[in-house]
Formats: sequence, C-alpha cells, structure tokens
Amino acid sequence: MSSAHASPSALDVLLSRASTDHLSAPAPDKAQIARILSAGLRAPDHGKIRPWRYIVIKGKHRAEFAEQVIKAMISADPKVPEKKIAKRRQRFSEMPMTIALVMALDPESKIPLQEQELSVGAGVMNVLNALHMEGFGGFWVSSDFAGQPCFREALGLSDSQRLAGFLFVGTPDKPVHGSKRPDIEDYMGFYKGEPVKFGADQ
Ligand SMILES: Cc1cc2nc3c(=O)[nH]c(=O)nc-3n(C[C@H](O)[C@H](O)[C@H](O)COP(=O)(O)O)c2cc1C
Repeated sequence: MSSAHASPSALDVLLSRASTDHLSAPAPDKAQIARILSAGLRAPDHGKIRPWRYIVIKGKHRAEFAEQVIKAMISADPKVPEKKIAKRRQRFSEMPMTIALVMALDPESKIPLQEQELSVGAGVMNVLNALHMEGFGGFWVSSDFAGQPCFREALGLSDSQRLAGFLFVGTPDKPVHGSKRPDIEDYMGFYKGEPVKFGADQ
C-alpha cells in the first residue's frame, strides 16, 4: 500500500483482486449490477463496435438456465458423464448470479474480429475489478457447450454473436487472497535497441 494514502489507493485495490467461486448471497442488486456492468462499457472499443452484451441470470431463473446448460452439454456430447452434469447443474442453479458474456461481433467491419473480441475481454476484466471494488466476488468460466444451436436459441444469440464464457457473481464466503502472483520483473522489459528477453521465458 502506498505510504501517501491512509486508505488503499485504487491501484492497491486492483492489485488485490483475485477470483473466487466460493460465493454466497447477496449478489449485486439491480442498481449495483447496472453500475458494475457500466464499467465493462469503459473498455477500449476500436471503431465504436460496442461488442459487449451481458445477460444477467438470477433468482428463480437460475434453475431454468441450468437446465438449458445441461441440455446443451448433452447435445454437445451425449456421453457426458453424469458427475459433470450434476456439478454444472449445481453451480448454475446455486451461484447467486451468473452473467453470460456475449460478444456481439461485426464480421463486416474493417476492425479485425480479434480486436472486437479483445474489447469484450477488456470489458470483462473491468467488470471483475468493479465487482471486487464494490465488495463482491467473481469467477470467469468457459462455455464449451455454448455453440450448441439449442443454447444459442435459448439465449437469443444472433449469427454473429458468441459467448466469451460466464461470470459467477456473489459475495465471497471468506476473504479472497488468491494465488501468489509471479514477479513483474520476469514479465516486463525495456527496449534498448535489441530484442527484449523475459525472465519468464528463460
Ligand atoms: C476466458 C476464461 C475462461 C476461464 N474458464 C475457466 C473454467 O472454465 N474453469 C476454471 O476453473 N477456471 C477458468 N478460468 C480461470 C479462472 O477464471 C481464474 O482466472 C483462475 O482460477 C485464476 O484465478 P485468478 O483470476 O485469481 O488468477 C478462465 C479464465 C478465463 C480468462
């Protein structure tokens, strides 16, 4: 923590973020989640594509949503183990809130799709940080089954929309410390007229 500040600086808070899926109620209320997701819309956005869409799943709709997840998992792999189904059913119906992270891409744009996808990712990171700043926790998970037509239809995704995963959201059960982070010295270098070598790659 910077000695110039009695309370943690914004950077101190960013440096203390870590993921957790040990989450309980309460989830953010309607006004809180709207403000938190507004941080996602602060992501850099080349060409003003506005590729971010957030589908919030909460309350009684969690169980219905979990069933759509199971349907899609079975559609993707009819032999999916029962244990995996049970775990996903439990997580999607019991997490206080799930946010489906939709990438609304414009394939006709001169802005490369990779940049549009990166903008969605940058938005998700802002949302994770905003959750942390407001005392909530979040965990980004993959959506390997989300390409299934039944699931795309259930969510109302158009042909150019894809999922970047889901965020599980709620209040951390206990203080989150997260894993030890690597040393920044191994991940940064100064260009001095020669190719840069990183400690992380040695
Ligand atoms: C796009 C994306 C998808 C992820 N999917 C999963 C997942 O399906 N399951 C999982 O355990 N972690 C997944 N993770 C990793 C966790 O969200 C988290 O980052 C990881 O547990 C490390 O925690 P940290 O954020 O505190 O470093 C994913 C991360 C990203 C960026």
